[in-house]
Amino acid sequence: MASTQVFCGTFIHSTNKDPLSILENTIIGVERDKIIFIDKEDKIKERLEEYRLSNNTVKHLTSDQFIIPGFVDTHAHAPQYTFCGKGMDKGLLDWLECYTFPTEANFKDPEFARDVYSKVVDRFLKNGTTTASYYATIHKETSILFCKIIDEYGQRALVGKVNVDQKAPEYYIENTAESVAETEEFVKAVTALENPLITPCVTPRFAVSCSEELMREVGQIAKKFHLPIQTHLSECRPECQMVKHVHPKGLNYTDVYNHAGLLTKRTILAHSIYLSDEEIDVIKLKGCGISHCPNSNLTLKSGLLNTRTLLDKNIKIGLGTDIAGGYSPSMLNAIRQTVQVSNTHAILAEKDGKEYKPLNFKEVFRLATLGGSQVLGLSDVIGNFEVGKQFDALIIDPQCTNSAFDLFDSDKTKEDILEKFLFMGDDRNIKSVYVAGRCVYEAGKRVVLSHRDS
Ligand SMILES: O=c1[nH]c(=O)c2nc[nH]c2[nH]1
Ligand SMILES: [Zn+2]
Repeated sequence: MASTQVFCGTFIHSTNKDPLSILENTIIGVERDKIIFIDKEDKIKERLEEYRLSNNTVKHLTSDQFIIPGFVDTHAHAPQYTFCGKGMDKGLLDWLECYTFPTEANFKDPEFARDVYSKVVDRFLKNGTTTASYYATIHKETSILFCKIIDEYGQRALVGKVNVDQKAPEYYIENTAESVAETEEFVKAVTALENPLITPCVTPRFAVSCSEELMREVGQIAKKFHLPIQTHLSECRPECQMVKHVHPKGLNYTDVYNHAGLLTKRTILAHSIYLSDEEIDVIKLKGCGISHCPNSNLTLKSGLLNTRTLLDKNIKIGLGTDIAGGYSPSMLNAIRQTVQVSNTHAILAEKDGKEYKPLNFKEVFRLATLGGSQVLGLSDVIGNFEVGKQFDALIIDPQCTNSAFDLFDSDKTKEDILEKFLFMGDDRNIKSVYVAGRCVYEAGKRVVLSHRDS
């Protein structure tokens, strides 16, 4: 990879102020992994001279193409990819027993794990997910293998070895002390890979399948190594009932995690649908982020997250595919379903004679990029285009061969075209995928990287 690259054309991204900022006739300079300048195209000569760059370093987009930040999937179960698109006939607790635990148990086998994990990372990158927060399984060795595969493909990721020490079948349960010890060993092994793109993430599965002791102990590991934590919270009503039964001392579901020391600025709470105002206040106070997984919430018939209420309270929100509770690995699908769930809230509110402002596509685009980076504690590093941030980006080609959608004369603005891409586009329209300045996918094909050549 050339150490400095310049991209010239249209860039579309979100900022905290503006969900959709369109920079036309713009140049962005990238040195190694980082953005070093953003300027108007008419300043290209001066910028090339300033950095002693030749015209060959400039990649000119066509007039239809544009660059957006890479998508951030804040919640995905990599091993469940094997049954993604199947087994959608049950609610969460039966679904775990019937499909999920038996499948995840197979990841004891490294050959099986290598095959599935390679396919997951390949599929996610092809779909423009430059950063994902993954759950692996309870198996330490294949969870480490998963990180090595992510390293080979060049994706940015948080990865958790899952903790489960109760309320799970005999064949998929851990001894508490072993689960804790293996979590620390996993953290050390991932750290030893010395890949700054891969962060180990403490991952107690959910309050049902973790004892208080286990949650407290892994919370201490997160504290000791300054790590993010991910878990599930308040996903469906039967699960909330079960948590009351399993952890009767907790004031509520959120309190169970708070009591165990699991709520930090770097905690990612998936789902979080059935929260009381008090619970939302605690989440806000602790600075945790919420991963909204609309496909999974509808597929497992869990519920409808009220994103507007949470955004109004300034809670950090990102989107998750939650494969395989969700059936699509594409963040475009997560964007669409977020809009539809928000519209559903508006329909239900109208029926009750209330006003509700559903999220528009610009706000949801922000959740899929900048919002996700905030939830994962990476907003200083990725999420949009700012000098000093790393260049995680997608070149979108609306007119590619066999495009998933058509453009007409009435599609006049870049905003029109982005909207069409978000609702109708697919991986065919994602021409190139960059992670930390490296092109890892080109025209739907993996770019095989010489080991961390940046
Ligand atoms: O959607 C979900 N998928 C899971 O694998 C899981 N485990 C606990 N709770 C969960 N929810
Ligand atoms: Zn999940």
